[in-house]
Amino acid sequence: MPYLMALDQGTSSSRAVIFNERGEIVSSAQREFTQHFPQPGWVEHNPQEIWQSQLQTCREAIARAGVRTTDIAALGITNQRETTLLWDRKTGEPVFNAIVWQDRRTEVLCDALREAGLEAAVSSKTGLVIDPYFSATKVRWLLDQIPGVRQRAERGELAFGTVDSWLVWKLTGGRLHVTDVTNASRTMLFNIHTRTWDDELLAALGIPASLLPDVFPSSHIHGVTEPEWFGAPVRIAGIAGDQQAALFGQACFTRGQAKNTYGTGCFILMHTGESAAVSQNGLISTAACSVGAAPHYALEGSVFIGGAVVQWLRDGLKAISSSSDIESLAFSVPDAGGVVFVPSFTGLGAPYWVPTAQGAIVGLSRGTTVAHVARAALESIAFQSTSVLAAMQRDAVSPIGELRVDGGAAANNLLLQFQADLLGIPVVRPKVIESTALGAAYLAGLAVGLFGSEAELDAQRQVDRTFVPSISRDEAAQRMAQWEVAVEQAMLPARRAAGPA
Ligand SMILES: Nc1ncnc2c1ncn2[C@@H]1O[C@H](COP(=O)(O)OP(=O)(O)O)[C@@H](O)[C@H]1O
Ligand SMILES: O=P(O)(O)OC[C@H](O)CO
Repeated sequence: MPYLMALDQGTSSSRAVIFNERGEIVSSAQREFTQHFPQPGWVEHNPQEIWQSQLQTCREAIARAGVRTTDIAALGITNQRETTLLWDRKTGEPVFNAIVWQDRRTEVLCDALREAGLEAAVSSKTGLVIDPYFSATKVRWLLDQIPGVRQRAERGELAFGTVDSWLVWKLTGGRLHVTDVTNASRTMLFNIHTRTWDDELLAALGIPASLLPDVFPSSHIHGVTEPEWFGAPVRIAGIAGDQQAALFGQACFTRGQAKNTYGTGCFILMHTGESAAVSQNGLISTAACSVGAAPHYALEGSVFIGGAVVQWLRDGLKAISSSSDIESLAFSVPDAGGVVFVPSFTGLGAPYWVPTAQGAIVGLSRGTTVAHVARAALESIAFQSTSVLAAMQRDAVSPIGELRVDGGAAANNLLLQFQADLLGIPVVRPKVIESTALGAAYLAGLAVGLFGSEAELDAQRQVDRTFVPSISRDEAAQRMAQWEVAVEQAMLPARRAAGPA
């Protein structure tokens, strides 16, 4: 029986999952790795630790599955996006740690790009906003700050890559320097319409084109792994950024289909079909995975604090001992007792974009208990996601019929019921909650002919539970209005600091 292996290289851990041809999980393995915070706002990973942790989890998953490497038809890679690496083409040695997507060290560079009037070009070509989140200014920082790097880059000695490129480079013993359209679309150097690196942006950022990997579709046979890693060569046949892979794994293949991944943050993506939508409401446009020749696109909104608010209750307030305990605590009260929690610990992301917003808990009374705060914390995840989806609806690309969900916090029934109540549409949790890994496996399986079409994958999809709205639209609107009032309060300190408008 043929199997597929997904390499899911995330921000806090590397995972490997073996799937059978029905898309069922046969085995998995996971390893956390070190987060480096050398200065406030800086986040780095050691590239060798990324590689080693990923390699070990693959070997563990293969051993646990009890399959032969030769039975693995192909592997697919999915990864934390935007995280930036530069390495030497001859020695394979990274010139510096990987600069992680969360890293804010390039804010000043971003200000300079805005002042240089690049916003319109960035938006129209890349679908993005100028922000340290994306790779381009991280590359520029490495060229400027690490001695000798610019000269080596100009001599063509160095390679740039997001984590997918780095893993392929390592897996193939330095034979391949490639990426896929979804990862390229997060660099702020890639034109998502022509699907080519953009000379104007490269020149504006002073980044030599010789650094860049070749860009391929997400479902594509790139080559094979070195036999030494898994005992026999395995075809590398899929690459996608993790949020686009989750969209694909949730079988969101057409316009209007949307998913939300409830992890540390929440990433909401809606398929927009074969043309990129321009958001008027604080969302970004990005390449989605496509299998045929036509490009596919998605609108995306990121919520910075999702499941992390549950971690805060656990580690900061010590109100619960494990994340899953929040459900029974929140269920112990009939509602949040008027408490609204805005967990903007690191500012507010889409669709508000207020980097200096602070967290706020409003509506406290003498009768408030920790259970009310826990319930309000869970509700905050759904409120934030609803704001993003409402912005997507305002962009009017297509009505959203249902929301497909995955990620660690999607285990929480109370959260998902409240999400359905607020949105007024069904919220659907699949049986295989590992949508990201499944998406990478699907991409690889399609490339090697294990699957014939997206329709075949859609037919494999199995639902664990559908949450249907149980409150009136008026009540939902009232709850959202309370939320927006609380958001205003969370933004007050930022507004005061900014002074009179
Ligand atoms: N039952 C639960 N209810 C609510 N949140 C949960 C639950 N289980 C896990 N979480 C939260 O989900 C997050 C982990 O999800 P995961 O998808 O593994 O995240 P990531 O990929 O970002 O590391 C954590 O923030 C954790 O607090
Ligand atoms: O590694 P994750 O799951 O936190 O995902 C990170 C995103 O890809 C960042 O854009």
